[in-house]
Amino acid sequence: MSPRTLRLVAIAAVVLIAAAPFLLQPFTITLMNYIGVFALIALGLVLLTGIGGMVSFGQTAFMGIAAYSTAWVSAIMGYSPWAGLVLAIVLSGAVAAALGAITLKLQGHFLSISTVAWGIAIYFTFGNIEGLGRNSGIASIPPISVGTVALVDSNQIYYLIWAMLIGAMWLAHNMLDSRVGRAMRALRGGNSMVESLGVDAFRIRLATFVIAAILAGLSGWLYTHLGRFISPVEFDVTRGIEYLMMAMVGGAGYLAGAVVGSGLITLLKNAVQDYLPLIAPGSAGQLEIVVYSAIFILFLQRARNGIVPYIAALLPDVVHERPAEAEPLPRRTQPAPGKVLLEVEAAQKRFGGLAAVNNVSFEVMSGEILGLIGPNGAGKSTMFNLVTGAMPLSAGKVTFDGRDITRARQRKIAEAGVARTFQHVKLRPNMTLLDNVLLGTYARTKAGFFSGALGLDAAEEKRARYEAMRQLERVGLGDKPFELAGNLPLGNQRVLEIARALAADPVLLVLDEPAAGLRKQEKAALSALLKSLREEHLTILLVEHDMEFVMGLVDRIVVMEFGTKLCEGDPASVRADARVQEAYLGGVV
Ligand SMILES: Nc1ncnc2c1ncn2[C@@H]1O[C@H](COP(=O)(O)OP(=O)(O)OP(=O)(O)O)[C@@H](O)[C@H]1O
Repeated sequence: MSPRTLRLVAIAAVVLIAAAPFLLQPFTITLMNYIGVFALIALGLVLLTGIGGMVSFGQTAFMGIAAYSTAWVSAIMGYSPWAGLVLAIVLSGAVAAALGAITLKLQGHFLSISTVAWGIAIYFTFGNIEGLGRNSGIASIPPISVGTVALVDSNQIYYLIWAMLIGAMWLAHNMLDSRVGRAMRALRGGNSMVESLGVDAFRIRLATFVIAAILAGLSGWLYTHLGRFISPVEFDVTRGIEYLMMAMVGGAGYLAGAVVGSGLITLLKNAVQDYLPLIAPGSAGQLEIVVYSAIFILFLQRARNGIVPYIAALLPDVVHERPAEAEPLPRRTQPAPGKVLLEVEAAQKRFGGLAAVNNVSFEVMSGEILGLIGPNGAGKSTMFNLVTGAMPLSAGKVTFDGRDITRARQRKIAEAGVARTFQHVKLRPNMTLLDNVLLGTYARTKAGFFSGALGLDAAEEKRARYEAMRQLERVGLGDKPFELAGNLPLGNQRVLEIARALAADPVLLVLDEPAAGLRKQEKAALSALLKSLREEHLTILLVEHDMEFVMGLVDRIVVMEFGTKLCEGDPASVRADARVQEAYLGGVV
């Protein structure tokens, strides 16, 4: 399917949605109104859980804050619901920012448990405030008016709900395809890779959290003026789980999953409430939850990633356009060859009683390729982690390009021009080759959430895409830029990491076992590539076990053993060193 066909399908869907009130029964339109409202909160959950990897059961808290804000403003204070919208959005966003700042430091299930806690807390708060009607809630809430028209009729508010939903989906779609959206999509696999590219992972997480809360707030605002009555029970944790289920059933990794999931669960709930009392009169209420659970388990069995990917697999693939030629992104000036670029002084790293790196000093000169070798467990990868800021030093000092970076954060070191690959490849297997390499341009580009969502980043994005494509071609992976990275053989995944590092336009390239898993010809190509980078005055520090590869490539070698430096020198002198041959490499050099 070409992008043009896809656009036509989207336009046809919008036209159908617009025509629905003329074609469908009023009752169906009322159902569609609720589907649209719930799809907004589920959309936030797609971003938060499916894409950002943060499971929240408590989104109803933000929906409730927004609902009570607008009900208070319009029904109690007598102002317009539009004033209620402003308060709803500001409050849900602000509470999310405060809660997120405290709880997002928690990882994994601790975060999810805390969302249950704040969901419960907010439910009880509303139920106990006299001015907000306690458990009886607030009634007689006025409808939203557009100009002089009050949106009382379900056909009228329908257009507002679906316009807001389609608008939110369009913004989210643009944002996910932008610089910060890619970083957001990359968060799922942990922090260390994204931070090594200059991304402030906590900031992106917090922003995702606030965006999801604002979407829940928008949903709460519409919900309040649609039903015109609210009470705490509508925002309790059970409902929160229901919204999460919508996102999961639809497909938590896909924007369309929010609408599909909301549609399916809302229709299902409706059908169950209609038919269950006929089958089991008297105990329908208790049986309802059993029916939902059974259906949910069936879904997890049959379509674990939700319905959208299931359907997408049956449709023809989307044909992407290769990035077009564009003005190159600005480049750093490389330091003059031969000066000290990286200086490690008496570096030490202790893990409890083990000194993984013990009092190691060495220098890397600009424009050279320095190989760090040594037997397994010698401390090479730990040394890389110290140099790139992935781990703090226990003692010692690291200077890069004249700057003391001993205590600098990983992303600051990345911004200064250090790019790395990992011993255990850290790619995002569900992202394309091009998107993985585009992540590398993060620190060289500027577009934020708003410019990405509104599509104002087009010029910069075009340049970044061209740069990523150029790096893919340079490493020999330019033929399938839209292939998923997870489909590549391991050796090629390592090469893809190098392309990502090169997209950052580094001054120092730190490569952890780049030749592992490559075939002979691929190793030769990699060696030629690294030599050509040296010609361009790029400095390279690499760890590698393949001695033939190292000896034919590097200018100098530092040998480590048991966490200490054994010796250093050019390949010939290291090869000739009896200590290296006998004690550590068993005579293979
Ligand atoms: N996070 C950690 N916690 C505790 N011990 C660690 C940690 N990381 C590394 N070590 C230990 O530090 C020592 C050095 O490990 P490191 O991975 O740096 O060695 P290496 O030279 O890269 O080895 P290899 O060539 O096998 O990758 C090993 O004994 C390892 O078990």
